[in-house]
Amino acid sequence: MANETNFTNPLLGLKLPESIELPKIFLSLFGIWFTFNFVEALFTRDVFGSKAPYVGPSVQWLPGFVKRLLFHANASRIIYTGYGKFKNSIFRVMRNDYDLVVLSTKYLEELRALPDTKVSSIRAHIMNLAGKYSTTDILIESPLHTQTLQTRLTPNLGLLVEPMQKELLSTINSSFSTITDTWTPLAVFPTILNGIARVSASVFVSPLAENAAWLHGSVHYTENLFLVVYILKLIPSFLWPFVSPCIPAYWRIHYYLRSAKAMVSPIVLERRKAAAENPDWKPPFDFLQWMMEEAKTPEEQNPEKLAHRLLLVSLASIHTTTMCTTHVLYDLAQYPEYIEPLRQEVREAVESEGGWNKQTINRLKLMDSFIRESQRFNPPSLLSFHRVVIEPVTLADGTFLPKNTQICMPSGPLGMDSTVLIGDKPPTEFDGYRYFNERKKEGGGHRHQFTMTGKDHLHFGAGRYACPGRFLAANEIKMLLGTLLQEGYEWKFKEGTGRPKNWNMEEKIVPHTTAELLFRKVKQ
Ligand code: HEM
Repeated sequence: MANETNFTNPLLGLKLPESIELPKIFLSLFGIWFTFNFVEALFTRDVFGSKAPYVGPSVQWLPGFVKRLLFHANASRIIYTGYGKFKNSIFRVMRNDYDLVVLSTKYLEELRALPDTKVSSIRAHIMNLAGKYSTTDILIESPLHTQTLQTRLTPNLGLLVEPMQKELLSTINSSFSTITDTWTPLAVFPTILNGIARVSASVFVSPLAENAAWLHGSVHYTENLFLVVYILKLIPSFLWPFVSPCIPAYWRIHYYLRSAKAMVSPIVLERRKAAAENPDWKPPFDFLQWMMEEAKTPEEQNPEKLAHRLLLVSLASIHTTTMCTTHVLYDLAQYPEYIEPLRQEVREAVESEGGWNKQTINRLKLMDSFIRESQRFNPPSLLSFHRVVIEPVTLADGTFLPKNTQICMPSGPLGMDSTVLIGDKPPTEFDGYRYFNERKKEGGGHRHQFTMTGKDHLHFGAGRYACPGRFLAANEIKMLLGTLLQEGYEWKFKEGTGRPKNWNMEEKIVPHTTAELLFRKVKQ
């Protein structure tokens, strides 16, 4: 029987039972530390995988889960440090859910050429979005929506400009209805989010463009989904089946999915009926119709699955485009000297084209340059081109990538590297004319456009699976900003404040979502 006499801890003045001796405490702590590392090694991904040098907190004995949590808070510093040391080779960081192997862009061409059976973009999306726990596992079934974006939506963007601009003007008129000629506060992110959600719905599923339930669901499905993914990434994946049903947002995702199916399925069935019964029926000009026409297998043609894909396209598009536009508005408030030249550019383009069309947008070269510069300073993520290695790969220089490794490229640091960045000004200097000036040079025509991907510009990924919606995003951002300028809006920070701070979540960068700026409308 344990000795029941007590002694007093001289440091804390606490009475501890004599039976708890220091060696036992150390043994217990070691036990906890060992168990965490062991469980983590069993259940977290690629702990044993790649031989790439690890970059992160250098304290060797720290348990992996602590290193992962520290990445959560210090991702930017860790990624920039890794880039500084290994920008021409390869390094590994320990994110909460998976280890990521960050590769130099010198491997880009080689990796782009590999077939999907070797490295997969879809697998990376599913891995990063917690797959079936966030309803994103449908991505594995087929690339229907991606192909439809590439082959039907993008070629038709020119014809969409006019209706999109009308929709934008009407949403701006209602969202900015409180703005007069005196400075009035307005929260930027939610206002832009509402506008982009409406214009996106008019392109994706025209009958629901002004349906409040659809608009609410298309925005809140995404927000709840990312909340679930965020929470799950904090815990080992073997706990996901048990923990996910305890998260209220998990049930909200399912609710929005069910309600999207209930709204979209009747539209699909009605359209099929109309097409079958009326030879003169004119198919609506929207993304849903194009997906219906491109769907080949019964699974792809299933109305509920089409609804699910519409939500996933909304997920890929609405917040990404809103974040980029919000950054642009914040940057214009920080560098107001660009407002008048941009307004001038918009006026000239609209005037010479007699309104908004594809050519009007093509003329907005300074705006294109400003948006790209804003994205360089505020990228959606510091890492891009995520791929999962399906079969072991040995690259030409002998670098070995084991099966199941998640690879990616340092898109953020590349934009701040003076040996990569073009232009006359140093990387740390914001220059809205940077790409505008480069495009004027010999051979610079299209190379430095916002939507052009390349070794120096990976914010839309690269290769076959580069963002298929980037051309739509660019048009939406330019039309929204252009319409604001055309209508005579001005904006600035509130007295005594500066650019609202970005939020860093692991490698992701999000603009401040609640900050208010002051707006006014000047007479034109
Ligand atoms: C500024 C806004 C946007 C940004 C920054 C952005 C960024 C990205 C990035 C980095 C990828 C991964 C590419 C890769 O791994 O190579 C991606 C994929 C994707 N994006 Fe975008 N995106 C934006 C807007 C949009 C829009 C408007 C749509 C839809 C109309 C869209 C649809 C998609 C889809 C479907 C994929 C997955 C492609 C696949 O792997 O099958 N995105 N996006």
